[in-house]
Parts: sequence; C-alpha cells; structure tokens
Amino acid sequence: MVNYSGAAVEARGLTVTRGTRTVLRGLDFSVPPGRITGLLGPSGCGKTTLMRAVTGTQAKVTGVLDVLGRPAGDPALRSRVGYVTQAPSVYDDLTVRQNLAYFAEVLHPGRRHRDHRAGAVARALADVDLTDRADTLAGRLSGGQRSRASLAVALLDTPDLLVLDEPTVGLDPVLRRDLWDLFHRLAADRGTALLVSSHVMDEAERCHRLLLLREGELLADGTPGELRRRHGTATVEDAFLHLVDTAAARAATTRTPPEDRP
Ligand SMILES: Nc1ncnc2c1ncn2[C@@H]1O[C@H](COP(=O)(O)OP(=O)(O)OP(=O)(O)O)[C@@H](O)[C@H]1O
Repeated sequence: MVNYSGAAVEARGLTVTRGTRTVLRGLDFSVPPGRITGLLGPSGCGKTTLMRAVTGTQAKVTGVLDVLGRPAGDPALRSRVGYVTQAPSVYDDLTVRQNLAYFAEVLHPGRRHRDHRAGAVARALADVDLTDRADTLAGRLSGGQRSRASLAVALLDTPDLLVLDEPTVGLDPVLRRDLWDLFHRLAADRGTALLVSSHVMDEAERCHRLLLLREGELLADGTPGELRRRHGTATVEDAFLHLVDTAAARAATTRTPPEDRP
C-alpha cells in the first residue's frame, strides 16, 4: 500500500525545452494514488517528454514537479517509481527469469537479500502472467510477451508510481484487455498510481482520469465522463476532436490581424 500523502505527481508550471524547442509549456496537473491517469494526445505532442520529466530522466525541466512528495529525479525515488519505455528493456540472450533476477540483483545486491529477490521475481512473473514462460529466452518471446517481461522488471520493487509509455502498442485486443485488467488490479489492490500514455482513444475510456495533451499544452484534465459531458459528445475521442478544433480556431484568430477579421 502507498506510504505517502497527497498526489503521486504534482506539477505546477512544468516547462521542458529540448534543443531550442519548448516541448511542454507551463503544465499544471496532478496524478492521484490508486488511480489510472491516461496521458493522451497525437504523436509528437510531448507525452514521452512528460514521462521522462516525471521519472527524472529529462534535462531542462523548470517549474515545480514533485513525485511521491519529493522533487522528480530524487535518488530516494529510484525504487519507488517504475518506468517502462517504448523500447523493450530485457536482454534477449537471458531467460525471462534470468532477466528479472539480474535486475533484482541490481536493485538489492548481496546475499542477505536473496530471499527477498526470489520472492520479488516470482511475484512479478505472476503479475504479468509469464510464470509458464519464465525459462524461455527473452529473444524467443512474442512482442506481447516481451512487453510484459519489461513490465515485470518495473514491477519488481512494487512501485508506488508506475509510468508506462504506450504499453499496448502492437498488442492484439485480448492482450490489451488483459494488460488493462492488470493495471486496474495494481491500482485497486496495491494503491499504485499509474500514468499511462496512449494515442489510441478507445483506451481513454479505460482510465479513471485523463490528461489530454496537444502541442505541449494541456487541453483538458478530467474523468472520461466529465469530458464527454462537458463537450456534449458520445465518446472521449469526439470530445478531444472538439477541443482540438476549438484550440486551432482560437490560434487562427490570434494570428489574424484585427483589421482583417470579419
Ligand atoms: N532529442 C530531442 N531534441 C529535440 N527535440 C526533440 C527530441 N526528442 C523529441 N523532440 C521533440 O519533442 C516533441 C515531443 O516529443 P515526444 O517524444 O515527447 O512526443 P510524444 O507525444 O511522446 O510522441 P509519440 O506519440 O510519437 O511517441 C516532438 O516535437 C519531438 O520532435
């Protein structure tokens, strides 16, 4: 269960520049514990950059960004924040169990942690339903199994915050459903806060809360139901399109000199 008070992530005026570009512009948002927060938006809008900032792997971050009550990137957060990037993070020439044992050893080296490591490896394998594949080389797994093996690595330390960058890309509908069921179990049973990015809008409906991002700005923040009601739409996707069109129209009006406006 969680051992911090308040939000898992609290951002105020979060701004990130990459190269000469401002990629995130003054974002205010929070990520609550025990809930799945979806981060949605078109390719290139800044989802990965936001996740990198939260996990302390992004340079040139300004504003306030607190994670589990500490500044993002604080060394004390290392074992409490799990991050799964878009690229699988397992070694192909090791079995799934050997991969997990290796990462567990990095996290908790030494003989005195041996029993703890064995327990953590067995639990992570069961969490992602790969126990029966534990002795298969990672290089021989299917795409979906490799994604789940990477997720198992992030689950080794039962993190309070799990940050997942497009975890369901390329998975078939059954695997996607199973993964979302797992995310819901982690949130409900362990109080884990999940921040999950996707550009698949039907996954938005599976989240408790949504952050809709476009060109580095937060277009909306609320539950799927709130977003649908606020914009009078049947789906979150329609609400998002409505917001995008409104933002584009506003930007066009701002660019047009007053004397040229009708
Ligand atoms: N190393 C970099 N240097 C400069 N700009 C970068 C760098 N990496 C990414 N960007 C730019 O930052 C912006 C946001 O990229 P980011 O990867 O965060 O978007 P995204 O929403 O995660 O996209 P996708 O859904 O395609 O993964 C993009 O316009 C991208 O071109």
